[in-house]
Amino acid sequence: MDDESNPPLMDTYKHLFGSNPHSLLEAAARADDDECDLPVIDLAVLEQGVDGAAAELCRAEIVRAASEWGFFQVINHGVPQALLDSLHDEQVRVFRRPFQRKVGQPLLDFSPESYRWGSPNATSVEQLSWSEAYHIPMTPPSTAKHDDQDPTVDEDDNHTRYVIEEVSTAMSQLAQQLASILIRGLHGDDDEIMMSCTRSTCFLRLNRYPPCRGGGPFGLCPHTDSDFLTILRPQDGVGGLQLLKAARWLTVKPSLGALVVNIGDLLQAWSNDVYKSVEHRVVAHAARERFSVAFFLCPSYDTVIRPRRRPEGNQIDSVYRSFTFGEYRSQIREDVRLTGRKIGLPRFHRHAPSPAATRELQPRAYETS
Ligand SMILES: O=C(O)CCC(=O)C(=O)O
Ligand SMILES: [Fe+2]
Repeated sequence: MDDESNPPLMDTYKHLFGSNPHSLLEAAARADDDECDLPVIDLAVLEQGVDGAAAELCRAEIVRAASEWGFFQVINHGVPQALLDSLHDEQVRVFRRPFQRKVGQPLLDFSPESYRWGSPNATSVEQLSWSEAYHIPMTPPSTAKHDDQDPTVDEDDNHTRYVIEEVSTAMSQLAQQLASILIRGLHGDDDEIMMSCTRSTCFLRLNRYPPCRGGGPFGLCPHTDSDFLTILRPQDGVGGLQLLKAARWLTVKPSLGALVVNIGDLLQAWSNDVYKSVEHRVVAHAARERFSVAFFLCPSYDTVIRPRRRPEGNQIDSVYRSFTFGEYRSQIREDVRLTGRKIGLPRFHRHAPSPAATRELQPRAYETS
């Protein structure tokens, strides 16, 4: 990657690096010793559409992994490997463009804000994400430009758009299928929630983590995802994704061809903490750049997240109060504005004091998604 392409991360955030810029990475590198093997779930039996004991077992495994880990890997997931490889090629190509072009000229017909780099609100190196990303809304296919006759649309762009659409569609189907299994797994009704997640409410994020010579910041700060669930394609072979389990950061061992699934805040709220939205982060690599793709299953802003009632015992009270997704997002924005951090679900505990009285609530993670 030549320098013209890289965002000016060091020049912009030099002031955040104190006298010991390497301390963070050293701490993160220690977590490298604790690699974890995430559960790997083979979805072939579901893909075949055969319902029986094997499919039942597979669904139970998904429910168990979401409860015990909040993170798991899936193989035979139905997203074609060739398509994922094509997206990787497209991703490399668009991130190779000069930085000035990435800032000044939107990718395809997405809004200029879809390109992001660094962490504009960071006041310390711990809040800095050493990365750049495209946040890509899933547009209805009818509004996308495919016009072969339009001279402003070049062939490369059409191919990029085609690949993004195909991957989004395939990942969206997978995300819906998994969310539906998880909701039904707790005897919930998946109709309302599934109907609220449409093409225009979900999005895809293309991440690039430049190497950070000498180490220092995170590629992506610790955070939880604010959606129902996320499908992640981490770059095989580079690694760097870590998750928090029992107060320890564990490095996810990259597994060839697998997709990583993680539970977001909304499923944790709906399930009253049965499913875990786990904090995760990416450690910047000292020598190698890394790419990843994340698909976020999000509902429309007016969707009400109504935590399911717990059937066990006499306890019918839910952990969280009902809230709309719009309310959730605006509370996060407000907390980030006031404290620099996302507080997230603790704000929505049924008995949580009002936001004005909870300034002391421990920030849980940075807002990234
Ligand atoms: O790049 C990764 O492996 C993680 C990305 C992630 O957590 C996110 O985009 O929310
Ligand atoms: Fe994430």
